[in-house]
Amino acid sequence: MLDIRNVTKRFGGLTAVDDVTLSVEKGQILGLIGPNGAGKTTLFNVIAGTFPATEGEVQFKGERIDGKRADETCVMGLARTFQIPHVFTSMTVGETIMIGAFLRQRSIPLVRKKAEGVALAVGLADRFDTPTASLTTAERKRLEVARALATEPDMILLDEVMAGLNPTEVNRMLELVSDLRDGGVTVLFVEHNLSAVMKICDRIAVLDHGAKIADGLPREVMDMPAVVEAYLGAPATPADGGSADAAS
Ligand SMILES: Nc1ncnc2c1ncn2[C@@H]1O[C@H](COP(=O)(O)OP(=O)(O)OP(=O)(O)O)[C@@H](O)[C@H]1O
Repeated sequence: MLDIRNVTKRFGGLTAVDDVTLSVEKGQILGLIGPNGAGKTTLFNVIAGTFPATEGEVQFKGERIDGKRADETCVMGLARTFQIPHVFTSMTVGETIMIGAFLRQRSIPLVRKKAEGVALAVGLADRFDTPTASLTTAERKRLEVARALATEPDMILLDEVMAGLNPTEVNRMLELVSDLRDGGVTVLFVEHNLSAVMKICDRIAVLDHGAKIADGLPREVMDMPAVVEAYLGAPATPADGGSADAAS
């Protein structure tokens, strides 16, 4: 579904993404994780068309999308959410979802019907006529997913949809993401919340200093020494003045 081939992104002298190759298969949930500054958001933005890669290419459904605008890739079936929800506070939940639905449909009654269905799917049906300004953080995150879903994507890119949610809200969001996959939507999800990632991802890819250091099944990846080291730092050695023996 999505093929990232040897993508490098430099900002001046800084290599934010370093020769990353990664594929997401149809129907999978792939979690993209890594410590702060690892390059996750930069790679996400290259895929989503926010800015071009310096080198390499990105293909979606067999067609090159690097260099295409976000609205063009959205028409092709690749939707995204934003880390900080982009909501127009003067609009209602229903109107915001309808913006997404207008991508495929011009008839207002049909667009409204579509938006109502999506609101129901994300648990916002009872907030349909509520101004977005009065939503909670968790509701705004679900609204972000709803607006993307209303574009009828084959694949959705989720940017830290768990950030700022409490454990109950995280569980609701996890159910929603699983439902997306069960509904046939492929998911790439950039996330800081590792336990959430472990629960629902079919595969995990790990970035560190811009490079991909691991890619595989969640349990396998989290046990890899390179991944443990990227998150926790290298184990202390006697030469550091510490001890390599955890028991001492
Ligand atoms: N527009 C930019 N201009 C210059 N440097 C940038 C820009 N965007 C990101 N960077 C740098 O690229 C590196 C990777 O940043 P990025 O935000 O992609 O990492 P991240 O893994 O998403 O981090 P976090 O988890 O903290 O959000 C960092 O060193 C960052 O400072």
